[in-house]
Amino acid sequence: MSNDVEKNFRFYLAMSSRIRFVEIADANPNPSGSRDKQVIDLGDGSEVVYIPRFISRDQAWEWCEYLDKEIPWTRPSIHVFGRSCLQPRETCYIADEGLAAMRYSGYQPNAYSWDDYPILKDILKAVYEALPGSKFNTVLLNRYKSGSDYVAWHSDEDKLYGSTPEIASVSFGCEREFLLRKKPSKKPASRGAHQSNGKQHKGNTEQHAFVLKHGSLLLMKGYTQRDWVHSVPKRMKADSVRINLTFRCILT
Ligand SMILES: O=C(O)CCC(=O)C(=O)O
Ligand SMILES: [Fe+2]
Repeated sequence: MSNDVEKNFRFYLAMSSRIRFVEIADANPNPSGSRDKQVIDLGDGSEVVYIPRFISRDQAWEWCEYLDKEIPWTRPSIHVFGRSCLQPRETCYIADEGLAAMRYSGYQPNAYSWDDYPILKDILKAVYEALPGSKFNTVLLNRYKSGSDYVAWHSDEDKLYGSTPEIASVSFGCEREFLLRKKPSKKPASRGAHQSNGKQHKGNTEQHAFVLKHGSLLLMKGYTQRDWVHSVPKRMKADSVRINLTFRCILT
């Protein structure tokens, strides 16, 4: 990939199932300043912040190689739609002591200690520097060994995290697409509203796509988990390992 392309932040915006590709050149040529922070207002109190060059390239490779080698990755069995299957990516979970247990898709991961993997404390420190005032006490790690590993559409909505959780996602290695799609509204459109604008919104799904770069940080905040789902789809052309860390906070 050329440097010019690497310097640019890409995202797709899809409205009404039509995807528009939008490429934004560096707003700030000085990477040590804002590191090209992009704030995307999803509306109705949901927001995403993307910092493509959060960690320097060399530092990110060093951390990526450490995590790839040292983390005790497992590919657990999970339950989806009443059926048991192997999770389509590998995982590991780290949490402060004494927190309520985390569970998803019928699987309760063993919680390792931060002291077992001190580099995770260094990465968390970097997250705190970029996001002053934030607080995280767990991290879920995912390893996508190839383009056939993925995470299906879901939201990380859970009482454990409260109603407006902040989830900070740090990515290493192979660039993969991260999609966000608005959940269908639970409120039926009122007759009056329908008549006044003459439009139907059935099937109009709002969607955003980010190519999450090596060393990037993406923060989901506000009502993003309540109102949106996200996924990292299979990409057969992705031919190398990607590691993703999602820092979260379990309420105490
Ligand atoms: O790998 C990613 O970028 C997202 C992972 C994710 O959504 C999750 O673990 O809940
Ligand atoms: Fe998630």
